[in-house]
Amino acid sequence: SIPTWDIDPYDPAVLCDPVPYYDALRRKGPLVWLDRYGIFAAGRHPEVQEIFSDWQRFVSSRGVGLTDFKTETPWRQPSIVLEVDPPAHTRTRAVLTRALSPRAVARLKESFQAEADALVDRLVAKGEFDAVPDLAEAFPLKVFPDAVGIAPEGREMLLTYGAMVFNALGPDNAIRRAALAEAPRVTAWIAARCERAAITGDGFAAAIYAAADNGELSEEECGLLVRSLLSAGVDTTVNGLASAVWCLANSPTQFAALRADPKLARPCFEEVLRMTSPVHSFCRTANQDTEVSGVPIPEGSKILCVLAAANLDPDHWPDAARFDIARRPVGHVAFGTGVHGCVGQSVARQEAEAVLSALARKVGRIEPAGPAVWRPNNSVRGLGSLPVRFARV
Ligand code: HEM
Ligand SMILES: CC(C)Cc1ccc(C(=O)O)cc1
Repeated sequence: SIPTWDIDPYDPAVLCDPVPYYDALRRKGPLVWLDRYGIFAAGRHPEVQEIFSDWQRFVSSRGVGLTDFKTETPWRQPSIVLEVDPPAHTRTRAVLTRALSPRAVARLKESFQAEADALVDRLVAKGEFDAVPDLAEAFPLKVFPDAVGIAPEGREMLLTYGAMVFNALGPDNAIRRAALAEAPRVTAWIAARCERAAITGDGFAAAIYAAADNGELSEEECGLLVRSLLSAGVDTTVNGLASAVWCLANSPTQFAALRADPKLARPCFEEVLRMTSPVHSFCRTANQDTEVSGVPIPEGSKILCVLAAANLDPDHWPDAARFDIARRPVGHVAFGTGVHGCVGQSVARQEAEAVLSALARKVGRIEPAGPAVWRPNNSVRGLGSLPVRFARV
């Protein structure tokens, strides 16, 4: 029989301290029936890998949250890349892959590094501060709108919209309702930013709109792809950077290893992603009766894929609970995997490399200066506050 569990993974207490839930979920079986929501949950690496790799049996077009688009109305116009399956997905994904290519992102390396160095210099001078607003939010909000090509005014709205998008993937709970209460105001602001007339410079948005000029996509489709960048491209990196400082503040020996070799900035970020999974979980929907690891899955079932649990699976990673920047965590699923694997991962890595290498070169020690406070969100794992002290080299 299928293991059944009455846990509420969306309970704020579980969202803020999820590791015991992850460990219990993996122990209970490859797939566990969560009867509170009437969904399956997968917490082990092999099943998460299998489900994300098989887009034919496990579709995104019925929504990647708990809402089944086949029977319920989405809160916003579905994404034309995240919430579609091949072949529709193939067309829109090709435009984003081109716009966000490693080569397009490499052009931003110098400007990202200059911004990170200047920001870290200011924070070292300050000495003590909250790394969430002053570093993790400040850096992406400074560099990402410019990289996309949208005006800098009102950029904190991007944080509100990102939290809304990620909370909307959860169940109809208090967090989701509070987030969606602001939907009319925020979605109007975002839509205005995505208009071609509002695009500045020759960044990612201009590269997307070029697809309207060559007839690949309609102008409206291009606007929706810019919306995708604003939806996924801020809250994720903000939480990734905050978690990086949290990991390094809690592991002085790992920070010392990074200082000894600042080129470890990139592998360090991969290990931060494996340990903390900024996007902790979201869904697929079975579009036929099927089975995974011997567990029958009826057509229409929602499967919550808990990336964060898979990334801590001790059967896949030796000493999985240890933060080890020399680990080289190839195969982590923090960026997903398969046809929908994160198309913005080069941007995320470039931002993180800039910040972590600046810390490695300019900060002697990172010390906690108060309690870390986690901010509950239905799909992302993020800190609300992280008081730290940066000691000079
Ligand atoms: C640490 C930072 C990030 C993390 C952890 C992350 C995580 C993810 C994950 C897990 C997926 C897969 C979703 C699925 O399979 O349903 C994804 C897809 C996506 N990400 Fe990221 N992401 C990050 C940064 C970014 C950035 C900076 C951008 C934009 C520049 C971005 C844009 C996207 C888009 C558009 C998709 C949908 C791709 C598709 O469906 O084909 N992400 N991301
Ligand atoms: C982890 C994913 C759910 C992040 C994400 C959110 C939104 C979009 C979009 O296309 O709006 C794409 C990716």
